[in-house]
Amino acid sequence: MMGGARRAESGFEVRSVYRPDDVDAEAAAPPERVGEPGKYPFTRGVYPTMYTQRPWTMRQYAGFGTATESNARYHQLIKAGTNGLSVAFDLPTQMGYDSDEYIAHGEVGKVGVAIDSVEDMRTLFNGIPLGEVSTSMTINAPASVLLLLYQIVAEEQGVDPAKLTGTIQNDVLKEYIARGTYIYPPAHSLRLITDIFAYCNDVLPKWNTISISGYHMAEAGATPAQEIAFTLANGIEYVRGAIAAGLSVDAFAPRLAFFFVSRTSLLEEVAKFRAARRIWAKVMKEEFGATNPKSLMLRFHTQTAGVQLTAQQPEVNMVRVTIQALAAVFGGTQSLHTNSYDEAIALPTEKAARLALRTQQVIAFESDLTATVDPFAGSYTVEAMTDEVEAAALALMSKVEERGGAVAAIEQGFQKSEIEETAYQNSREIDGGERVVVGLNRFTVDVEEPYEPLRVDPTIEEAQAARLAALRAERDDAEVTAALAELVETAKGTGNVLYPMKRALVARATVGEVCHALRSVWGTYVPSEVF
Ligand SMILES: C[C@H](C(=O)O)C(=O)SCCNC(=O)CCNC(=O)[C@H](O)C(C)(C)COP(=O)(O)OP(=O)(O)OC[C@H]1O[C@@H](n2cnc3c(N)ncnc32)[C@H](O)[C@@H]1OP(=O)(O)O
Repeated sequence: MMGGARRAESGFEVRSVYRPDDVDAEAAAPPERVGEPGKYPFTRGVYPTMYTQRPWTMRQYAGFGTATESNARYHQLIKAGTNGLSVAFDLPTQMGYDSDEYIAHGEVGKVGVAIDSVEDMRTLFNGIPLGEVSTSMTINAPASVLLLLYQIVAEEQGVDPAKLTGTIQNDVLKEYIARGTYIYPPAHSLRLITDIFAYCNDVLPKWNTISISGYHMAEAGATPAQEIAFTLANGIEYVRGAIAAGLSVDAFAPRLAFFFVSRTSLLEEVAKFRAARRIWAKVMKEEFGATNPKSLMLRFHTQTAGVQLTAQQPEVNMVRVTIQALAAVFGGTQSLHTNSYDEAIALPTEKAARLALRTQQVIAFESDLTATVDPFAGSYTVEAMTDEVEAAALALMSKVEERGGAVAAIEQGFQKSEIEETAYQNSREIDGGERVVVGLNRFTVDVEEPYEPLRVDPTIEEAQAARLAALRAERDDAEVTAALAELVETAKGTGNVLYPMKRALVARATVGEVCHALRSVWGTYVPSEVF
């Protein structure tokens, strides 16, 4: 925005010059608010040495079509120098349906890979040593199912589950707010999430059990302050749920992870990341009494803001992505996905995906940003902005608390309507030209260059259905039925559902069958519309 006093995205006024007295008096006392990298309150980063020892994980989100096609893309990404995998699943998988169900029609393999059973999972990771790579899976309501399939395939490869590293998104609360792939009602979703925490603590201790996500709220229009406030409030709800179920905070909190967006408003984004770390450390220490330093560390993945990319003059997106990636790195991210410049149009082409990764590599290996930790520390501007974003986020978190916590606020439609209000304001500012989007409402060209997008093969659905028919013909149905019945009985009681679920998946029950078994006990969530 141009002219007059500038407002930050989070709403506070940005001063044209920051001076020492703009920084909160306390900020001048470093141990309490800024401190040392790797030390409470972790404002300067979670590790003492940060990127000087090891750059962030370059983790490009990818997956489309069949497991075979996605496997080929993962091999290309590894060859291009990516050092973490990130799986995108198609919508039927994310909603817990098989590819041959009526409701899946038209969506199989579209926004990610179609996974129906352990056989697809085996193909997905063919030739990838799961003991050596860390894998993130963007899966929420059926997170337990895909996690167990991953474990089963890793065990087939001879990998000890205790050594497996990776993350499941598993953040259903934000699905009710912004993303939409929920299945069960909140209470049952929280029980399943707690079961996952407990199972991972026992069996997969190096696995990050949840990726509490603000990214999708930001894509839906949330400001930076709203993004971190509602995400941290969801985090608090998960911690309360697990403690209420009898888990000790230091048993599961070290494996909670976060996921945020990074926009082109670089200074405010850096402030946002620093503020989020500080708030979380305090909450974990003061409200939940966590004592393990790892329980206090907010570790996060970042994806550059897809919502800021334009279909017009798509190459300009490379510049946006570079600025967004810089903000994430200045902000101390642990893992990063840089969007491809063509993502506003279609699934990324191979060339665009490679360029996106190259952007990270230039920052990591050609710039001097990995030479020192948190270079913005002590900047009057960034320290003052960190305080401002923190104050704005804490005010919103109090409003969530006043409504009874994240779940109660979701049921009242609070977070969703706050975000929609901001989204509406943003669109008005873009339409009115007050908010400049290069190539869209200013600096446009008369004729856009033609662009050939990547298309997903439409015959995938038939191929998946044929594979499912073959699987159902071959497997021992009695074994599957018995295992699913055991899962249903456990879901009715209080036992951990992941153990019978694993037995069903090993017997080749499908993703849809397992999710239907749980639906039969827990039902499905129907949102109450709030206007
Ligand atoms: C939009 C789209 C959609 O809607 O569909 C999506 O959602 S896409 C969403 C895609 N989501 C994702 O890709 C989420 C990715 N998330 C993650 O990778 C994780 O949750 C993460 C954020 C915690 C990052 O994990 P990571 O393994 O990559 O990185 P870490 O920071 O944990 O580092 C790996 C190991 O190296 C160690 N390590 C790293 N750096 C240092 C350092 N400087 N000094 C000492 N140790 C270090 C860590 O302690 C850790 O070991 P140790 O573990 O032993 O301590």
